[in-house]
Amino acid sequence: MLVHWHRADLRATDNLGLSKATGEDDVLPVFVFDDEVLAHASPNRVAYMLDALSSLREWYRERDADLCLLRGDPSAVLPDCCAEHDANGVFWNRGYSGLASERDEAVKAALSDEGVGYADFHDALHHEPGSITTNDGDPYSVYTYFWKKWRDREKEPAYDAPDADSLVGAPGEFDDLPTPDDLGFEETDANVEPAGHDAARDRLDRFCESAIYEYDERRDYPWEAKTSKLSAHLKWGTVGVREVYEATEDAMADAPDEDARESVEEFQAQLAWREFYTHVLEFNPEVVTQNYKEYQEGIDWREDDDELQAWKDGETGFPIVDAGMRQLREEAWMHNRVRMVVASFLTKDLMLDWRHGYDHFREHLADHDTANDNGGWQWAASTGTDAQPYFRIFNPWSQQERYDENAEYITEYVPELAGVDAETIHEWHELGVDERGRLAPDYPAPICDHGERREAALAMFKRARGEE
Ligand SMILES: Cc1cc2nc3c(=O)[nH]c(=O)nc-3n(C[C@H](O)[C@H](O)[C@H](O)COP(=O)(O)OP(=O)(O)OC[C@H]3O[C@@H](n4cnc5c(N)ncnc54)[C@H](O)[C@@H]3O)c2cc1C
Repeated sequence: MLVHWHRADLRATDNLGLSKATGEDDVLPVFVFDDEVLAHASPNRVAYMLDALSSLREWYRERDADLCLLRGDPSAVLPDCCAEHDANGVFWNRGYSGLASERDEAVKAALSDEGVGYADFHDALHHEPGSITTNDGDPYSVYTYFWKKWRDREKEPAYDAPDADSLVGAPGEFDDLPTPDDLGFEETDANVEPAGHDAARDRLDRFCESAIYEYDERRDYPWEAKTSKLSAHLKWGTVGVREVYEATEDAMADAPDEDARESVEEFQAQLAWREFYTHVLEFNPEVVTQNYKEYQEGIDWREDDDELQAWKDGETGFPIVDAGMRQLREEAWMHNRVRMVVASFLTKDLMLDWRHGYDHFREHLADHDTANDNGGWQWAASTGTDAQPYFRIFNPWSQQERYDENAEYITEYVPELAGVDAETIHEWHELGVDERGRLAPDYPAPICDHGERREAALAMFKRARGEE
C-alpha cells in the first residue's frame, strides 16, 4: 500500500501525485496538521482549509475510503502512519516555498531512515520553476517574455479522479474534523467563500460560460465582479491547474469571435502571472522580506501607526481604499484592481513600507500565497520584478471615478456613503468640513492630501535613487 500525503492539493480530481500512487497500488490519503505550518496561518485561512478538508473527506467517504487526519511533525507522523498501515511508500505533490522545501527534505530523510520509499511530483503549476528560462538559461525577471514562452509551451491534460476501488481509509486522530479552536485559532468573522472541488468546479463552469468572454474588458470594474474568484481554490489546490486550463481551452474553442478569443487569452495570461511569481520566489527566496529591486540609498519609508491603522480599518476617508479594505475584512478577498489601489495608497500616499501591507494581507486573505502576495506588493511599491515605475503613482480619486463610476462598489462596503450621490463621493476631498459632516457624519475626512503626498513620494524615491 502507498500513502498520498495531501498538502496544498486538497482535491482528488486532476491530482498528479494521487493518480501516480493509485496507478501503482492501493492508496491511503493522509493530511497532517503541521504546527510549524499552522504558525504562519490565520483564522480566515484555517477556516478555508477546514472547509476544503471537509469536502475532500466527504468525497473519500462517499467512496468507502477516508482521509486520514494526523497532527504533528510530518517527518515523525508519516513514518509512524506507514508502519501502522503497512505502507511502503509516500507520494506527494511539491510545494515551492522555502518552508515547504525544508519540510520535504526532513520528511524524505525520516522516511529513508525507516526504509520507506517516497516520490514527489510537480503538480501545482503547468511549468515547474526553472523550466522556462531566457535563452541563456537564466530565470526571467520580465513577465512579457515569460508569458510568451509559457503560452506557447504544450500543457498536460487533466488527470481523472482515481477509482474508488484503489482507495482505502482510516480516520487517523480525528473522526470529526478539528475546530479552529482545537488548532489554536479563533473562529473567523469573515464571510469566507465555500471551499472544495465542487465549489471550484461550479465557479469555473459559470465563469467559462460567459464572463470569460468579457474578461479583458470588464475585469477591472470591482462592482461587476466579472473575475473568476478562483484564487483561493488555486492556492489550496481545490482545483487542478490542468483542469482550469482545459476549461479555458474549451471556452476558446466555443468563443463567438476574435474579441472573445483574445479575452480568453487574457485570462490565461493571469494564470501565467501566478506561475511567473512562483518562479521569481523560487530563484529569489529573499524577496519574502527584502526588496527585489535595490535602490542605491535605500527607501526611507515613513512610520505612522495612526495612518497605518486607518488604512487597515478602512477609515482613511478615501472611499475606494476604504471599500477595498473593508471587503478584505468582510470576505477574506479583494478585487484585483482595488488590491492595486490600496497597495499604491499605502506605499505611495502614506509612504509606508510594503511589508506592513503584505503582513495585513497575509492575515486576512483566504487566497494568501507567498509568491503572488509578495509579487503584488513589490509591484505596487516599485521594488519588484517588472514593477510599476516609481514615478507612476495611482490617483485614488481618478481610480474610483474610472472603475466605480456610479460608486456601487464603494457604497456596498462603505454604508456611511450610501445616501451620497456618486459625483459627490468622487469629490469627497474637495468638500468643506461642514458639507462632509452634513452628508455623511460618520465617515472620516481624507487623512492626507493626495497631491502633496505624491510630490513627497516622488522625492522619497529620488533620494533612494541618489538623485537628490
Ligand atoms: C497587492 C496585491 C496582493 C496580491 N495578493 C495575492 C495573493 O496573496 N494571492 C493571489 O492568488 N493573488 C494575489 N494577488 C493577485 C490578484 O489580485 C488575485 O489573484 C486576484 O484578485 C484573485 O481574484 P480572481 O481569482 O477573481 O482573479 P482572476 O482575475 O479571475 O485571475 C485568475 C487567476 O489568475 C491568478 N492571478 C490573477 N492575477 C494575478 C496576479 N496579478 N498575480 C498573480 N496571480 C494572479 C490567480 O490565481 C487568479 O485566481 C495580489 C495582487 C496585488 C496587487
